[in-house]
Amino acid sequence: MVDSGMLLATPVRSGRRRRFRAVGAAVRLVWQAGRREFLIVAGAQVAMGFATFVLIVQAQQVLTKLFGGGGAAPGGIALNVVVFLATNVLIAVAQSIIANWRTVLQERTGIHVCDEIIKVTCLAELDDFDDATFHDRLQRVQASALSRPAQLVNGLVQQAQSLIVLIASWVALMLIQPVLGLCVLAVFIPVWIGGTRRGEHYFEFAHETAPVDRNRVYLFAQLTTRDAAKEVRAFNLADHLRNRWRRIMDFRLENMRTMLGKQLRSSLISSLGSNVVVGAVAVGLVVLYQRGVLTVAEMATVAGTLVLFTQRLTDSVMAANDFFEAAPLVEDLQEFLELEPSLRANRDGHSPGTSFGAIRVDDVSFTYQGAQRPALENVSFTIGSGEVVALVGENGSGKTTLAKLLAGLYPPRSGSVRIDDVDLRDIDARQWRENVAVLFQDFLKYAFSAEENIRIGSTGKKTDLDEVRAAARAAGADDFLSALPHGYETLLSPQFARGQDLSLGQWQRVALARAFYRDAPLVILDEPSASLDARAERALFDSVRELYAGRTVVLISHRFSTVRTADRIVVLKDGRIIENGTHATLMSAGGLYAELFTMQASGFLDEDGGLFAEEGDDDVLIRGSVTDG
Ligand SMILES: Nc1ncnc2c1ncn2[C@@H]1O[C@H](COP(=O)(O)OP(=O)(O)OP(=O)(O)O)[C@@H](O)[C@H]1O
Repeated sequence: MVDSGMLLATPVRSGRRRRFRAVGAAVRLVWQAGRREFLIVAGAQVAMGFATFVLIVQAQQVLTKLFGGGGAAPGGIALNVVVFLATNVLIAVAQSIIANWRTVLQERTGIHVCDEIIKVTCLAELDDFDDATFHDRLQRVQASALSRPAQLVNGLVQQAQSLIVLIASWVALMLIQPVLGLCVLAVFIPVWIGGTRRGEHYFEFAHETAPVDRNRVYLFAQLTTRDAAKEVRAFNLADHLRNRWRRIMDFRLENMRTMLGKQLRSSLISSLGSNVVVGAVAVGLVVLYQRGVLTVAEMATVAGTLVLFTQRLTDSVMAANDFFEAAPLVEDLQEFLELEPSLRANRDGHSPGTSFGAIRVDDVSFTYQGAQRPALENVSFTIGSGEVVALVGENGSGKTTLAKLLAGLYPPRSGSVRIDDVDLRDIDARQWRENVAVLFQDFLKYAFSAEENIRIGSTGKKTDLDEVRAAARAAGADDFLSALPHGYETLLSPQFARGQDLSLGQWQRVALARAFYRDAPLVILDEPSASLDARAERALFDSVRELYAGRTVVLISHRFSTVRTADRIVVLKDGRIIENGTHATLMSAGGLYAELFTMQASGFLDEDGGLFAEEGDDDVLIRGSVTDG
């Protein structure tokens, strides 16, 4: 059975008007993507339609001159033949132009679609990524963006081409024999209706299976990408995940079978209907000929045109199918782009200075979207410029959330974060972030060179390698980066040729170097030493003050030995501040901080309250109370 969550399908919105809107939106999309290419292709198509009309008229004239009685002199048909051949050449040229420029138009549409997605995604804040609507729309549009633009352009171009030729041949037919022209229209009805029904069935299928498809793509990635490979193997998850993937595929296959059955029925009805009409028109042709209404030449022309007409009709139907398969892209994209105005609204605001006197967190509460309980509740405290403030507390107490609010990544739901009395909501979020250097617990490991991995901390800064190395040195990364096969130019990813991976602790030092490299007055370090060895951790905290002299540092750490030197320690519990003071005052207060500190320190103490020491160790056995400030 497929998980019920996976089967939550977006309701299928059907209706003819909706499909017409999709055509209009698709034309607009392709037009925006490449006006020049669009005009060239459209021009070539119109030329082709006109040429088809000329071709039919010329054919009819030649046939009339040859078989219309009296016989034609060879010179009489020479001009027709020349025009006929020239028109054929024109058609061939137009077809080549369409084929060439269609490829460019497909490429341009793909770029345009991706660019629009990136544009909107870049405007989105972290809060938006937690929003199910945003996430859902983003996932859908991402899935379509890869393959659908080419199909969409193909469907539209092919459709336009077929329709133009259809109209041209129909006008020619009407000129030759209006009654037959009208009868031929009758072929159009069953073929078109049956054919477009096929496309609609696919459209519905694609919508119904879209959410399941996202899960399919997700599971496939877990089974095939390097990031997941380690855990999937360590937990022997491959079979479990593969079975889940198979169940989704079976579900999809089942739906596809149903859809194909519906398509088959539509096709049968359509071809049966069209054959009946074509047969009736053929009988009509013979009757008109016998009654002397049509000449042999006219009959031959009409028969030829009819063949061309039905061929193009079939092409048109196939193109409609292609289009309807790709049409969800247009809807997905439209829905996603509709989010842009609300995202853009988050961005306006004052420009902050390049320094500040104090940050005031005033009665701030924050609940994540969809969460049952607040991550922060009525939090108030002040950080003075140049202070080193540590945030401590147990897992889930709200430390990282508070750091994200300080960095302007989330706005508080109530209360305010004030920078020198200006509410952070009124400050341009992008510009405020220029003032902040953050090292997250789950920092990114860019598959770039070592140098770029550090430079990315401040892309606007134009400095020589020395400054990059200085940041690396401060983070204790210079030695191992210099020793890499290509030094700082070494690509830090084994997934690329000549790339190399680092250990987690080494990566953490690179990420630290990135934060050092950024000249920001506020530095937020969320568990910066989680993967550092004891010596590196010690060196980091011994040098924090020196490195960040004059800057404000917010430090989150579970290692109490590292936070005790902070100017102030803020203790969080269940989203609330329960203690706030220096190490000494908190220890003597005997609250949660003192309890956690003592608990951690006791791991290093022997029964007598002294630090464990190996026998023969030269170090002095340190004795004394761990609660000393
Ligand atoms: N994106 C999110 N959506 C919903 N809830 C979240 C999200 N991120 C965190 N939370 C919840 O908010 C609460 C606070 O999380 P936060 O990450 O701030 O804790 P923390 O103190 O940094 O924990 P840790 O020490 O484990 O890093 C937790 O209950 C967590 O489950």
